[in-house]
Amino acid sequence: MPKTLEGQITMEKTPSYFVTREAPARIYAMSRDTKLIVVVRDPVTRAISDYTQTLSKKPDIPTFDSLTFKNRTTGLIDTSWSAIQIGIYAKHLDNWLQFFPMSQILFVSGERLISDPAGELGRVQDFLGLKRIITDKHFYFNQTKGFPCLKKAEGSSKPHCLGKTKGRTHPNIDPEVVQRLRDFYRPFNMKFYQMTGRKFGWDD
Ligand SMILES: Nc1ncnc2c1ncn2[C@@H]1O[C@H](COP(=O)(O)OS(=O)(=O)O)[C@@H](OP(=O)(O)O)[C@H]1O
Repeated sequence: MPKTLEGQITMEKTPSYFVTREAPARIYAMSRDTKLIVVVRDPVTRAISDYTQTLSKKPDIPTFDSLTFKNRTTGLIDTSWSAIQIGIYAKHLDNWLQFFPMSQILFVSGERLISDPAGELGRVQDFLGLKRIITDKHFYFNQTKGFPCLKKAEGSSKPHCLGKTKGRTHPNIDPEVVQRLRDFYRPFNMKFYQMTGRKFGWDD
């Protein structure tokens, strides 16, 4: 980590930290005051998004359905598949709570980040003790991209959307498989809502 001067915040982003067993102890040993921000979305959509990303790199992988189930007839889910495993947020959070209090962890709703980016970023700025500099004035909804984009990118006067690897079209998944996954995640989601004190609305 670079040295942080007075008035600066050093930030680092790695998607796999949240689900890496050793990460909390190692970050705690580096700085126990670290603030942690995690973006979470509906674990079923997350699994499909994860699969879509892998498929874009390796078009020959098996179907989503065949990777989801250990046994399709009994409906037994393969929880060792990383796309499924990562969405068991309550379990991963338990691991972090062995080292950090909830007050040092902010969960950002991936769904709200799309429907209300300024609102969600308002929470991030408050959590970091920053003035609310980023507001709804900074965003516009880009119809072509289908997502909010920045009116002006940093250091530029041009609008900026995230790249082609963000916001890919997902393949259609058998609704029965989706339902089975919803049932699988529901108890973990409930536990997660309880732990974070926020209802993310994935099971409504
Ligand atoms: N503004 C905006 N523009 C485009 N995409 C947006 C935006 N806000 C959130 N998202 C969602 O971000 C998802 C990709 O982020 P990831 O967390 O998968 O990225 S990372 O590769 O792990 O860094 C990506 O998931 P997919 O839709 O499955 O591609 C988007 O739904």
